[in-house]
Amino acid sequence: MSTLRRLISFLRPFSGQVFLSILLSFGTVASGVGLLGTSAFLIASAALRPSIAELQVAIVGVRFFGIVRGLLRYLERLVSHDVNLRLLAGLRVWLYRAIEPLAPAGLEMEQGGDLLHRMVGELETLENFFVRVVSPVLNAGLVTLGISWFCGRMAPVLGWVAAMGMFLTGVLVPAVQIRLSRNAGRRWIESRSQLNAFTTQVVQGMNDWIMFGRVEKAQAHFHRMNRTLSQTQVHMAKVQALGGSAGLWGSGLTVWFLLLLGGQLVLRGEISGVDLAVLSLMVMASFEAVTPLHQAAAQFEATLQAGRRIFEWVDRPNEAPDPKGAVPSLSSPIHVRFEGVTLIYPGRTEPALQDFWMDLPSGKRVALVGESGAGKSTVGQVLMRFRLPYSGQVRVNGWNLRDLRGEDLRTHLAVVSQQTYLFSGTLRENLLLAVPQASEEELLKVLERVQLQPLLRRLPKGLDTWLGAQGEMLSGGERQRIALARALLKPASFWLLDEPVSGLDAETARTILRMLWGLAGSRSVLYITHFLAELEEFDEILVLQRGRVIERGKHADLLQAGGWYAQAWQLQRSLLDEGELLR
Ligand SMILES: Nc1ncnc2c1ncn2[C@@H]1O[C@H](COP(=O)(O)OP(=O)(O)OP(=O)(O)O)[C@@H](O)[C@H]1O
Repeated sequence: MSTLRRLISFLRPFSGQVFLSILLSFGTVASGVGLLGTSAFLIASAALRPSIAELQVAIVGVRFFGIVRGLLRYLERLVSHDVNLRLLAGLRVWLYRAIEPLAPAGLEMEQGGDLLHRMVGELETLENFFVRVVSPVLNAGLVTLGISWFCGRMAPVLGWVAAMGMFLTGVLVPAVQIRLSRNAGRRWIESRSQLNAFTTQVVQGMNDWIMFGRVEKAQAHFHRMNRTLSQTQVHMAKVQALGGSAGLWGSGLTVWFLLLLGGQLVLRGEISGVDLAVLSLMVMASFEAVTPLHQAAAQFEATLQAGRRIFEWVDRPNEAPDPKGAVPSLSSPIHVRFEGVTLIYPGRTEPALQDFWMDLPSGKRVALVGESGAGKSTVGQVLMRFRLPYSGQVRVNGWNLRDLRGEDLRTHLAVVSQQTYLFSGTLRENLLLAVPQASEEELLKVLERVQLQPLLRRLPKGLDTWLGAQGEMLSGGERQRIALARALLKPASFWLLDEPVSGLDAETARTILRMLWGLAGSRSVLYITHFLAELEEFDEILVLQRGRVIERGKHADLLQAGGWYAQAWQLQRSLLDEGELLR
């Protein structure tokens, strides 16, 4: 129920329009009822051959209800769809705002396709929440009360028949329907989500699927998933069709009972035959408000499922929540100090970092090296404030990291990571991501600094050339250089470089690193790497092993100490061209 309550709370900002829309829905059905009622009166009375004057009011009534009904229906659609679109827009903004602070730590367990699907698919399911669920239910309630009261005024027993008929058709039939489609609704949402996630994965990793000859397996899996989805849809459609026909039976039986009991009242002279004709047709018309409830029932379960999945996702604890209230403002350049930091990832028992100390005043260059899984990138995660220390603290310009807002801190950082993400856009758009207001001149200058002029000359439309999905029309080295260009464009005093040359051949890697150190100027640098080259000029090198610093010092000191660094350096040296590449 709390899911339903939360969903309904999204309608609160539009309560005026919601009220108006329900009033218009009620008015539309009421005029339909009026139209059939006056028509019935006209036909039944005409059979008794009255004077034309006696029928005048009914004739005007028929015209009036006929015109008003169309008008009200139009207005009702206008208002209810307006509410729906506003609701959808509000939900989208709300969802984005809710998940953005969770990124990246809170979202890494999500499959990419699932994440995208929830953003799009579940919200689309919720889109119909007002028009198909809330509005019909409230309208049916109002119409049932109205028509039962009207019939009850003529003869209480007829009021009860109308009320019972509409209640059973409007509540019992949908309740059975919800029961029958409960599992199917859940299965439908789940299998749709799995299918979407799988499709995204296959499309993204198409090259690998083809390379490993797995395309047929993927197709077979895709067909299986599709079949499950279709089966659930067929089941839901059957239940819905059953609901539709039960609704028709409900309306037919109610009118039949009404005629049966009303006929006796006519025979006893308690009501006239004309009254009975009018009431029967009015009740029949009132079912217009009740029969759509079987669709509402079908939608209801899917809506609840979609709502549940979205809420369960956004309700995850935020691992690095921003502080509430006033936050200290950071001035550039920044001075970062890790003081005895320990970090344990959720679900892990072993700490990824243990009692980690590092001082990075403005202009200092520190390299973090160590074998895979040693905890190097974790230091970067903490520095970007994506995760907070379990114990110990990080100070930035003397402020505790916990008291700073992540976004404020990150404006001082330029980050180049091993996975450079290029958007499916032009070279210009990809560069402007760093500084949207950068001028053409600045863009050309930065491309020159990262030695990308040959690429620029080659591109048919220069800066406005489309780079393909995720920059697939570029080589790895070119992509890394674009990432460096972005970092250079950003007026940040601190560079966080996490394996910026991974995946490149040693020669290109060295060229890029030399270029980087030449361009770094007075910036502070935290360089995370496996590649033990071009580290001679670093102020400090920290060697991490299982989250602990086991060696620290300058390149020459560490070589002399003959520990892990010296051995790893020697090994890499012998592996790479007998010392040619690692001087
Ligand atoms: N999101 C996560 N959840 C749980 N454990 C994690 C997570 N990220 C990293 N770890 C674990 O924390 C430890 C340190 O990982 P980290 O990525 O910092 O190592 P690394 O030195 O950067 O490794 P590499 O050089 O391979 O990138 C590893 O044991 C890793 O399995």
